[in-house]
Amino acid sequence: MIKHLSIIGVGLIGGSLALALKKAGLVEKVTGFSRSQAARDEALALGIIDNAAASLAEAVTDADIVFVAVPMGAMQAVFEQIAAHLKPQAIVTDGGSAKQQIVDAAREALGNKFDRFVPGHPIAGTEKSGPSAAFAELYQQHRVVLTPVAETDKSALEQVRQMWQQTGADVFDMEVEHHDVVLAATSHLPHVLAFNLVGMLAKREDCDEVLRYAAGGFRDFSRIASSDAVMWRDICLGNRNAILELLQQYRSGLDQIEQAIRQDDGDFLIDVFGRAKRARDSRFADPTLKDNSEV
Ligand SMILES: NC(=O)C1=CN([C@@H]2O[C@H](COP(=O)(O)OP(=O)(O)OC[C@H]3O[C@@H](n4cnc5c(N)ncnc54)[C@H](O)[C@@H]3O)[C@@H](O)[C@H]2O)C=CC1
Ligand SMILES: O=C(O)C(=O)Cc1ccc(O)cc1
Repeated sequence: MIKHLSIIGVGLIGGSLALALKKAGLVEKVTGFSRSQAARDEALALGIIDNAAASLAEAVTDADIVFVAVPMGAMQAVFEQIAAHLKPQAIVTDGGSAKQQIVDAAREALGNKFDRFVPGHPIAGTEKSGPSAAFAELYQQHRVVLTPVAETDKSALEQVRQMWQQTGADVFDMEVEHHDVVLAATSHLPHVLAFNLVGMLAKREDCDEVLRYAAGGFRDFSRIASSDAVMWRDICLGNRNAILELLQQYRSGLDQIEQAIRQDDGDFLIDVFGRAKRARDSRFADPTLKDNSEV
C-alpha cells in the first residue's frame, strides 16, 4: 500500500498510473501537479487525483513516492524544484521515453537524493494526451522497463517494481544505454517516420482527396502521427544519437529500395519485402502480450 503518491504531470501516463493504483485500492492519497491549471482541474474532476497542489514544492512535501510524467525536456527543471522538498525516504521515479538524458538530469538535480531515484519507462501509451486520455487499464499486460544505475537504492527499486506490477504490468530491468537504443528502433524511429509521412501528405493541395482513399494500412501506420508534438520533440532531442544512427540506416535502406524500383529490380524488392514479412510473422506477433496500441 502506498500512503501518499504524488504525480507530477497528470496526463496520459501519470493519470493512468494513479487510476490503476486507485482502482486496485493500493494507494491511500494521490496528490497531483501539472503546469496547466486546466489539467489540474480536469484531473481532480475525473477523480485521478485527490488533491491538486498549487506548486511543485507542495506536491511532493509529504509524498512517499513521486512519479514524474512530464515531457522529457521539462524533467530536469522539475527535479531541481522538488529536490529540497522531498521527505528523506521519498522515492522519485519517472516515466520518460528515453533514459540517459533523464538519469543525467536527475543525478545533477537531486544531488545526494539521487540514490532514491528509479528511472522507469512504461512501454504503453496511445497517441492521445492529457488527463482525459488516462485510463486504469493502460498498463495491464504491457511491459515496464526500469533502468537502475549503480547508485540506485535496492529497496527503492523493489518498491517501484512492485508498484508497476500492481498495475498489471510485466516489469523488466535494462541498462540505460541499451534501453535507449532499443526504444529508438521500436518506438522513436517509427514515430518520426509517421510524422514525416503524414506531414508530407498534409502539404499537398489534394490532401483531403488523397486521404479519402486511404486504406487500413495508412490508418495503422499514421495513428501515431496524432501524438503530441512537444513530447516527440523532446524525445528526438533527448535520444538524438540513437535516433540519428537509425535514421541513417533507414535512409540507406530506402535508397536501396528506390534504386531497385528505378532499375526494375523485382528480385531485390521480393528479397527485402519477403524478409520483413517473415520477420514480422514469426517474431512480432507475441500472443502473450498486447501490442502498444489502444486497448
Ligand atoms: N504518451 C505515451 O504514449 C507515452 C509517454 N511517455 C512519457 O511520459 C511522459 C508524459 O507523457 P504523457 O502523459 O503522454 O503526456 P501528457 O501531455 O498527457 O501529460 C503531461 C502533463 O505534464 C504537464 N506538464 C508539462 N510540462 C510541465 C512542467 N514543466 N511542470 C509540470 N507539469 C508539466 C502537462 O500539463 C500535462 O498535464 C513523457 O515524458 C513521455 O515521453 C512514456 C510512455 C508512453
Ligand atoms: O501509441 C503507441 O503506439 C505508442 O507507441 C505509445 C508510446 C509512446 C511513447 C513511449 O515511450 C511508449 C509508448
